Amino acid sequence: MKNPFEKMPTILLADELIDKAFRRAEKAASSFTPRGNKISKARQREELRIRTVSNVIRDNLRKILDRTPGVSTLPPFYQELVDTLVDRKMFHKALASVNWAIKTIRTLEERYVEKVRYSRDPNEIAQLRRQFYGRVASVIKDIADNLEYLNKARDVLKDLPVIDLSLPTIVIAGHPNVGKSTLLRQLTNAKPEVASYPFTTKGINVGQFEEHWLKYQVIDTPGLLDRPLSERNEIERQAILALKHLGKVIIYIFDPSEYCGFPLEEQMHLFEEIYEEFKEFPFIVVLNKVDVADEEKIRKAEEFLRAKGIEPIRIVAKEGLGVDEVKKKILEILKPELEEEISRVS
Ligand SMILES: Nc1nc2c(ncn2[C@@H]2O[C@H](COP(=O)(O)OP(=O)(O)OP(=O)(O)O)[C@@H](O)[C@H]2O)c(=O)[nH]1
Repeated sequence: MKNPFEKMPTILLADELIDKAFRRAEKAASSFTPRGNKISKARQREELRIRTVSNVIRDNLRKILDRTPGVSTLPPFYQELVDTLVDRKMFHKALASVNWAIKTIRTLEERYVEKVRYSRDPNEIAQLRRQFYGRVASVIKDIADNLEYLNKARDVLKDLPVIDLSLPTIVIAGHPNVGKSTLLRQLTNAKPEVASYPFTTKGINVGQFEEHWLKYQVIDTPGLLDRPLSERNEIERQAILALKHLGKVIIYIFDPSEYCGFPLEEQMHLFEEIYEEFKEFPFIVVLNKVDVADEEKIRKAEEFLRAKGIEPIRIVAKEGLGVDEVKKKILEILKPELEEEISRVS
């Protein structure tokens, strides 16, 4: 899926929009040669100005509405992320105000064109057109705050991650440096791509795997699932929760060698938090760097996990050892779902 806000146009602020429309109208009027008597010429020229101002503004505003998806029509993953970035109520209110401005300007256009057509006085005709300009400017000023809100919202929404929502997704968690990106590379066959993600400076790494009918993607979320949830603010937590709509399986990585810089105790603590937070998910737990870890630490981690009914897999991600077993586990978990998918398609 593409970023749903990819096509959202740049949003002109109130003054920019008014300037643009008035400049276009002057340009149109200066290259137009009216025919007939003095009054008829004045009518034609001012009608052209009125129509041009109205068209330019309405086209600009219409484009915003046409190219901005309704948040509630988006997949839940994107809805959750949008809510971390913008206030949905404000966003809808801003879009509604744009719709109001389009309609109001259209009504003013019709009313003033009619007045111009009926007037017999060139001075009054020019006066009517100036009045129209004034009223249009005040409509746009009325929605100035909303345009500014949409302008800012667009800047953040266009950075939403581009993620294929049709593939089953495996989310990798664990402290920094435990080997998350190393394992991600082993589990996927293309070079991982970096997608932007709200509240992470590094973005997230997404890698895909495809072999026969087994297809999945793995995402690593630096800065998201690698420190205690209790240290998060509300919005960061929401960005994490969005992952719930995306993920099917969690791979949790321990580094019993502690070379990552986090003592095993701390890793167990983080695991407990994430295990609790994502308790409805199947977990695959791996003990990485067993090539350099003390047997005693490895055992300690294993006992801790077995007490929870989890059988961890020992791996050396750097060498690819144990990775096949991880893939087998992934297959076991995803198989029923993939079979269902295949029977649906065929
Ligand atoms: N000895 C050993 N080192 C490993 C193994 N797997 C990864 N490493 C090393 O551990 C370090 C961290 O690995 P990364 O894959 O970058 O870890 P990460 O969890 O993705 O790190 P962040 O994305 O920064 O959180 C690197 O220097 C790896 O080479 C392993 O199985 N054995």
